[in-house]
Amino acid sequence: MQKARRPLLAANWKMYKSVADSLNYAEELVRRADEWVDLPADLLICPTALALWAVGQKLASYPVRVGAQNLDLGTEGAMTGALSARLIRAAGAQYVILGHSERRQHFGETDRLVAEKTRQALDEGLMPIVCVGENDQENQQGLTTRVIQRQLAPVLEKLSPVDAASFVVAYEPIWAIGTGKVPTYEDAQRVAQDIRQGILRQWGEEAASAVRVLYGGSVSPDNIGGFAAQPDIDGALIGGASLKVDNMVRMVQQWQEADKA
Ligand SMILES: O=C[C@H](O)COP(=O)(O)O
Repeated sequence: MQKARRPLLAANWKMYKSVADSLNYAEELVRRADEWVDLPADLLICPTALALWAVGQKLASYPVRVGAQNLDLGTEGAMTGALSARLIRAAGAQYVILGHSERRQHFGETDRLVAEKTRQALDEGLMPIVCVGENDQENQQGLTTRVIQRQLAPVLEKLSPVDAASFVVAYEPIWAIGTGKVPTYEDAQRVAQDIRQGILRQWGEEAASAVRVLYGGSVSPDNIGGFAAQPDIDGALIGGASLKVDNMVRMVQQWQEADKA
């Protein structure tokens, strides 16, 4: 059954690829355009901030968006090293990943800060992809829903139903990131459904059904079809496997195959 929401397949390159390597990737993707260009999915590349503009330029005439992996609060000013939503937007990004567990863990980002950033992204015309998910211990203790509700509550407080179509949530169980482990497709679906139900309780059905919910964590060409077949999973946030063009092309194709089945 094809879903009403347009799938979003997002590559998060994290701290990988020089500007030159990023451009080589973009060129190869363009060379292979006939393999993916007509597939009905939004393709998103989130390179390092250094490569964002150049990759966006290279892909400008193709249906691929570019996004940032983070933003800093503020618009402009004396903030050494910071990158605001406004600057990121002006560099050609349409999306920004926020609250990734690596930002929460290594940079001390709190639920409140992620909520502030999400609001700012939307105000500056960027679509936020807000990452949520439990760690291994929380998973073992059956706390997944509670953790995600805690992470999302301040975000939803700052947003309103009019933001729904521009708001993306990525469910990324921390124990699945970069480990090769994945939840069962049914478990991932259950969590995605829970996320949508939580939004529905606050914003009502129409808005909740417009929000895209992605799955992330060890997604690969071999398992992506199983996630695509789930009714509440609208795409994937892909780390390691997205670093190779061939994988990316295969994943877009697999998604489409499973989605229309
Ligand atoms: O943002 C992407 C996620 O952290 C998943 O990374 P991974 O696909 O390497 O497990």
